Amino acid sequence: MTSPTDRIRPAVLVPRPVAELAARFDLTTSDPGTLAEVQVTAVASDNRAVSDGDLFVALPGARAHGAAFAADAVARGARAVLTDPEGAADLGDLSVPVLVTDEPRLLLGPVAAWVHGAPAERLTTFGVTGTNGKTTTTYQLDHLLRALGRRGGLVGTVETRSGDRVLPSRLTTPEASDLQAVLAAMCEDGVDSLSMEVSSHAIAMHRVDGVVYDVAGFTNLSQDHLDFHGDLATYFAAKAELFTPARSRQGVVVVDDVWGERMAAAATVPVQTVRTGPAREGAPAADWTVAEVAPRGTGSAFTLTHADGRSLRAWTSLPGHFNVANAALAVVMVLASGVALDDVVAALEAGDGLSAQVPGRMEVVGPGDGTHPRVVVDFAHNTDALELALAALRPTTTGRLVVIFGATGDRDPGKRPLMGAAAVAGADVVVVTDDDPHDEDAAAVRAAVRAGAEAARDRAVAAGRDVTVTEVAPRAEAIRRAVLEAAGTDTVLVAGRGHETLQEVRGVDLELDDRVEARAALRARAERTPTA
Ligand SMILES: CC(=O)N[C@H]1[C@@H](OP(=O)(O)OP(=O)(O)OC[C@H]2O[C@@H](n3ccc(=O)[nH]c3=O)[C@H](O)[C@@H]2O)O[C@H](CO)[C@@H](O)[C@@H]1O[C@H](C)C(=O)N[C@@H](C)C(=O)N[C@H](CCC(=O)O)C(=O)O
Ligand SMILES: Nc1ncnc2c1ncn2[C@@H]1O[C@H](COP(=O)(O)OP(=O)(O)OP(=O)(O)O)[C@@H](O)[C@H]1O
Repeated sequence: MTSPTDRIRPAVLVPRPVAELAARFDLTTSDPGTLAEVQVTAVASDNRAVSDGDLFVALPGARAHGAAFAADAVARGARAVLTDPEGAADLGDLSVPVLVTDEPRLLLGPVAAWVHGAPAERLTTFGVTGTNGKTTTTYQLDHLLRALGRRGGLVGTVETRSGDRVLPSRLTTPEASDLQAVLAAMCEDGVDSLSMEVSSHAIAMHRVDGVVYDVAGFTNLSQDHLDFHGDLATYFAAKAELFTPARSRQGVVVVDDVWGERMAAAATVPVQTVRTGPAREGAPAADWTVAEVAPRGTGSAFTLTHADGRSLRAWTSLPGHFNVANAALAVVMVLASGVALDDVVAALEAGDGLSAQVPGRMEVVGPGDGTHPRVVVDFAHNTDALELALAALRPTTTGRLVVIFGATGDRDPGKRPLMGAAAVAGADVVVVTDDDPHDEDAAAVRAAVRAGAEAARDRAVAAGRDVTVTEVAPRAEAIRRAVLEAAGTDTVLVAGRGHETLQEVRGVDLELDDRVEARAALRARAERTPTA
């Protein structure tokens, strides 16, 4: 998380005439004479991020209309304002040209791309969408591209990276104007390949307009974000847009779930499919299949084979079958971009496969040594991810599997009891705590999760399983207690917040990093019982 004003922007800016902008994008202005001589060098849609020389685009939103901030934007140096008729009516006298279009959000990306000289076209661009696995796959892509000698740039939930410039993220996919500035900065920093997460929100809100990805990737789809999209079909449709010529040149789709099969069928760009498990009866054959999955270090190795017989062996240090799927997707996306198979094989050797370090994704905070438990922090924050994270840890857990997690306030309440039930299905000790309560009563969110967990526990106990469910808040205390109480052979999974370092409670950001809390608890334990 970072301040609303932090941005990565190019250092060298090229002035663009506003008159040309108006003509190119068919913008109206009440006084065309005012456009002569005015130039802009960058684009901002948040007044707090405006720099001298910017075009300020005042967008209508759910909470505000950007027009309310236009006067401040001009005071900060905006040279012109672009808005809709409603915004224009509210601007008053700004002393800079005002350009008007009916839906400025549709132009934000293309205008910013034009101002920055179409930076996406100067990069090889990889965009990954899907409910789970976007961050992991982009880190694996970036890892492989670097092993190939490329200079990688990264945009996603954890951070944005351009050369030596690194900025923690506020959004998974930045606002369109910020994205184009980052891409321009990447060109300046010598980056040649972009690995980027594309959220469904971003597609629906036109944040990636202005980019046509060389290769788009799809991981999977399961219930999430229904507060925004309404239903799964709409959520799917938002993601499916990425696989159309307006947004990508070709796609790679994991067809392990039925949504992947639908995505491959719906795509209107050429698509290669990847299957990592057994095929559903009646499912079409996949182009690439994963076989011979075997444990390797903390993760897995696997063979990836094309229907035409081409084949390679790859591996990742990240545990769980889902990370095999992410890794296979990354490899096929790189191959799809035109890299020869032999070069990929050599890069896998040189770079230790796809063993990227992904902050807060299956991050092992304490390895476990028989005296102290293994402690893993993972970002699993929906039902599917929670189930899979637990399943990934079960085979290597000799004692009990403990999970600490909560659900987010103000978001998708339908998934709370389902997450509770998933935790009971996968773990032996379930500790329900807080995630980000936002503006909701944290105790009520916990109660909804616990209700699902307790109902599942009653069924599990009746069936002869030994499962406990407790509720402990605040989260730091839940982590501390679970780590202190675990046996040395147990695994403790702290799920849901991954790399996040701030917990939002009623508009206040509290410092909370699961990894820091888990390490502190492990230290307290070690002081109490030193390792033999
Ligand atoms: C639902 C959603 O995505 N909303 C985003 C949207 O809000 P909005 O259109 O309602 O805008 P608004 O807040 O009413 O503001 C209107 C305009 O005034 C501007 N403004 C606003 C306040 C101010 O002080 N100054 C100012 O200039 C805003 O920049 C905006 O252009 O545009 C805003 C500006 O870019 C975003 O901050 C906001 O993201 C909100 C905060 C958000 O939480 N989004 C999440 C749900 C999201 O997008 N998540 C996905 C990932 C999901 C996942 O896979 O986990 C993501 O890509 O991050
Ligand atoms: N391919 C996958 N299928 C299912 N679950 C996965 C997959 N990859 C990762 N996960 C789980 O989902 C969690 C989030 O993974 P990751 O951050 O890579 O996904 P994401 O799509 O970027 O999520 P978000 O957009 O919410 O950040 C991981 O911590 C892991 O538990």
